[in-house]
Amino acid sequence: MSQSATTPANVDLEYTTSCALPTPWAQFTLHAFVEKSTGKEHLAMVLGDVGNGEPVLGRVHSECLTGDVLFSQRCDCGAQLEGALRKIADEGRGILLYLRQEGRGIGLVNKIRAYRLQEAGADTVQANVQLGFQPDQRNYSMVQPMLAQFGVKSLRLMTNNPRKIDAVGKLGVEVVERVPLLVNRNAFNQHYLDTKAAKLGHMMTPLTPAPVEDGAL
Ligand SMILES: Nc1nc2c(ncn2[C@@H]2O[C@H](COP(=O)(O)OP(=O)(O)OP(=O)(O)O)[C@@H](O)[C@H]2O)c(=O)[nH]1
Ligand SMILES: [Zn+2]
Repeated sequence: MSQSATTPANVDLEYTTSCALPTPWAQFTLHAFVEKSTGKEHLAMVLGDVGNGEPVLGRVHSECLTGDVLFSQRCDCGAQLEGALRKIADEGRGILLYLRQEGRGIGLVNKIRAYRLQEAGADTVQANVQLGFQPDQRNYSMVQPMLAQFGVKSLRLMTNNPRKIDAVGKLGVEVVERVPLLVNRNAFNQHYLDTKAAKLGHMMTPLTPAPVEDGAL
């Protein structure tokens, strides 16, 4: 496995370099890729021997500057990012792809415009449409070549998004298991999460219902 050559499966994506990335949960290796046609810099955080042929615990995370960096409670992204890194650290092996698809592909400023429309009553899907975008403009074409760089062919994918599972599968990456990532439902994001479930198909129900405690009803 070469980590210095241009990734052959996608001529638009170039592998560049890597460094150690200590986090509160584990020391990952951070790898940088550049999408040549757009200049977007996509990242992979890798822990352990992910190229040994066994399915890999993985997260394909879409950039959310407001949630991942600025602690926004309007969405669940920051908590999902942390939750995924914790799970990978617990297993000692896994990969997180950090894709620069801010605002489901519409960009940061347009996402802020969409939030403003949501404050005026639109839901997350209606706001995108009012701005002239699709509800979800992401493409995942970089996922397979990024995984191929590390010899990853199959994933245990941490997601609640069935369209993401479908998109990754269509790229030729086998998703052998979906690992739910249900975190940080709160008063600010519950309408957003309910809209994702109702209109975008997100699976927001835990696979195993929590036991009802005696007297809870
Ligand atoms: N346009 C728009 N983008 C949003 C909004 N809220 C979050 N995002 C973006 O949505 C992306 C995350 O998408 P989600 O639907 O939360 O999650 P997902 O990645 O599809 O699915 P999971 O794997 O289950 O997390 C990030 O790029 C966020 O910036 C919003 O109201 N409008
Ligand atoms: Zn978010």
